[in-house]
Amino acid sequence: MMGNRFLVIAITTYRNFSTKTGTKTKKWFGNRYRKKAIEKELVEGRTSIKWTDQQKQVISAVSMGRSVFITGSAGTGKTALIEHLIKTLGQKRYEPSNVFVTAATGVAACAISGQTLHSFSGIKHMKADRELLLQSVLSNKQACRRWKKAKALVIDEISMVSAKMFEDLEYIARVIRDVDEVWGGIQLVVGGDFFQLPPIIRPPDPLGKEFAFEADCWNSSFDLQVEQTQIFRQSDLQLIKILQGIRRGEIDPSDLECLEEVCCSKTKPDDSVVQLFPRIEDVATVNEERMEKLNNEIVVYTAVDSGIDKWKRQLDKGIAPDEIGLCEKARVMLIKNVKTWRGLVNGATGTILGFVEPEERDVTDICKDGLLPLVKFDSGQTMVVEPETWEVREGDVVRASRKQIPLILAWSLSIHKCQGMTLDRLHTDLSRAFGYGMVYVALSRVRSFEGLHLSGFDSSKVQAHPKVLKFYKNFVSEQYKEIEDDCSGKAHHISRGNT
Ligand SMILES: Nc1ncnc2c1ncn2[C@@H]1O[C@H](COP(=O)(O)OP(=O)(O)OP(=O)(O)O)[C@@H](O)[C@H]1O
Repeated sequence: MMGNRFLVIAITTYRNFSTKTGTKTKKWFGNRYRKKAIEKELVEGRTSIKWTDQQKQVISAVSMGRSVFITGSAGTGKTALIEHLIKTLGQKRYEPSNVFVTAATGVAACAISGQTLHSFSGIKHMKADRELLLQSVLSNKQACRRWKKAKALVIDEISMVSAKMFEDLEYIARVIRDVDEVWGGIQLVVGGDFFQLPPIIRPPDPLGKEFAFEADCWNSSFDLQVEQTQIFRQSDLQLIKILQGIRRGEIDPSDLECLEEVCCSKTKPDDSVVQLFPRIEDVATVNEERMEKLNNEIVVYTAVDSGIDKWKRQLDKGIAPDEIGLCEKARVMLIKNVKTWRGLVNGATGTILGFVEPEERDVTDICKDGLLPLVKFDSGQTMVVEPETWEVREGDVVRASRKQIPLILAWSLSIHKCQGMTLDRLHTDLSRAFGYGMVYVALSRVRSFEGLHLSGFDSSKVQAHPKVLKFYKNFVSEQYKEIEDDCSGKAHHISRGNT
């Protein structure tokens, strides 16, 4: 009680002596900083996940050097599992410098402290034919060194990698490493859900191939292809059923009715709810309008980047902005796991109460006012948000890093940017939705019906790509076959080369 009153007084004090007067708030949050060491200990104890049998199956296969493809619906813990596998590979099986962590996009790569698949591979123009690509990689010493050094290659968000790229990289790996095995003998750990956002292919592939699973070498690349089936993000069975239908491009009339009744008919949500848009222009407009409407003093945070220029460029593709202006009452979202055990994770939203001058550290490198935002998160927690670091790694070597406040404006986000996130509440206007998987990615971010506000919903935009449907139809039957095989005492995996 006393503590809360103190906080209110402190915030009021801050408001009275805001940056407008140049007077800085004094050290009233210092004791929180001293607790850091104790808190760190707690994180390590409390963030460990109790893996399911399906997840354990993958962990054990990867520990034995098997190449795996991990798929499953949104929220089945694919990325959480991949993060654990990266540590396992680097600590138990190889040296960290032999494990290369990549993802199809900059945002996804930054989320797992990796690099884009393009930057790892040294490939610049995917349109070029295979021999030209090989020549360009051979002329890039650093890229050749990476290919030769790699013992394990992790690729997250594989749905956005094209068949051509997957095939070309497999070929390049074999030739550069001079090992006549699939991927030149590199152990692969690949994750993603092909029902989510697809690759962008321009111009169209002459053979009509799009998805990585259409690559000739797809099946021979993996010892084990596993579909994770336990969904952690949502617990409401009806919502899970609806999302499963949308994932497969079908929506049962009764589910559509339920969705319209529960999510479309709600009164317009207040400004605290994140708005997801298919198009980036709509995102920027909403965030700018809301900031202007507040008309509060803006505190600017400018990222401090270090490393080599060409690596630093990847930081711009990540989620942490190079510059961001924040103000009191702005809606913000955490873009990094900060205090997982307190629910302050990537995607947590809140409102800025004010700004404080930290007692024990100088933050004038990223903010000339030397202030940190005090955020009240929607979960009820209030916290001074401290700067965080994002790294671009090549194996275990940090090539570039960005120090920035781990917040972005969160009145609005693009659906592309939120792939991989979990959100408590969202409003999505899907009237301008396009392409396969977009409706599913938007709706599957949320944990519950209560948190979902929907407008512009058009059931004809609920579409799954026919090739993806076919892939999973066969995939599921393959898994069933595996289970049957298991009952007869055979190994539970798809052997390399099995098609
Ligand atoms: N075994 C587990 N027990 C409890 N929670 C888990 C488990 N595995 C993963 N989770 C949690 O499930 C949530 C969703 O995980 P994650 O974001 O990795 O899913 P995902 O399959 O990668 O989703 P998306 O496809 O949307 O990116 C996270 O909060 C994660 O910590």
